[in-house]
Amino acid sequence: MPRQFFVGGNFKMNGTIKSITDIIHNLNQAPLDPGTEVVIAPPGLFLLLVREHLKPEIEVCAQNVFDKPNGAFTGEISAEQLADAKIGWSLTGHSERRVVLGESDSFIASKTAAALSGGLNVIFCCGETLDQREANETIKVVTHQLAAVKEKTKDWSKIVIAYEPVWAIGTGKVATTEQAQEVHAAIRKWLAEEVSTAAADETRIIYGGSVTEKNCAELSQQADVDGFLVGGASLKPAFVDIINARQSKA
Ligand SMILES: O=C(CO)COP(=O)(O)O
Repeated sequence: MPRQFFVGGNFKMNGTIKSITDIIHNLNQAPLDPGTEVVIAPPGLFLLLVREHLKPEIEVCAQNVFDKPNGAFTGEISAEQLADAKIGWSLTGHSERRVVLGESDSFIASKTAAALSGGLNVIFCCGETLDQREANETIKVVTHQLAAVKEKTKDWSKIVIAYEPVWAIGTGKVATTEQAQEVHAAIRKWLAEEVSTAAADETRIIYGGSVTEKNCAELSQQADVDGFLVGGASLKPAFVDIINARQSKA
């Protein structure tokens, strides 16, 4: 079975009630490829607003989740609370949380496991810094990040893996199609060797880092690129063109 194309929009800490309402309106009106799964991750404050007004075919995703179900954890939100609010997804492992918030591989793995056992699907992000790429450590870094998740998670059927090279995020420097394909293929090989051949066949591996309506068609042609995780461009009307990129996938 071919893997369903997947496009996520990560708004990060951007947007107001007005601008997010405009995005919802645009997505509700636009003709979207029905063969593509679409997931939107607004700031936590707006999750319920988006879930209430966005058409139900588009899923809603938290940008963060804690690794405990409830309790005295000021400022945190659990998978159980998200699931109760009909938020079906969470991001984990985004490089901005790894770098700015200091989240470790093992904490991210705990959060991923807690999200899955709380009933969520997860977009797990991995990727190398520029220094690591220049030191030829890309595959080592990415598989190390994946291995931390494997220690705490057996079932990968509700995980989408987002390869997001840190040097390509918000910089306008998109990975070349060859660079993206090479790492995606390495991740698929890792899944085959470390998880199962079914996981390797079925897991969506999406690319994130300066994806726009201009570069998405070419990236989407790569055999192991199953979609995108889009930051800045997901806030713009042209996000619709990225959602529809699969229509040009041969
Ligand atoms: O971090 C990203 C998505 O999670 C990518 O961000 P940009 O598309 O703004 O580079």
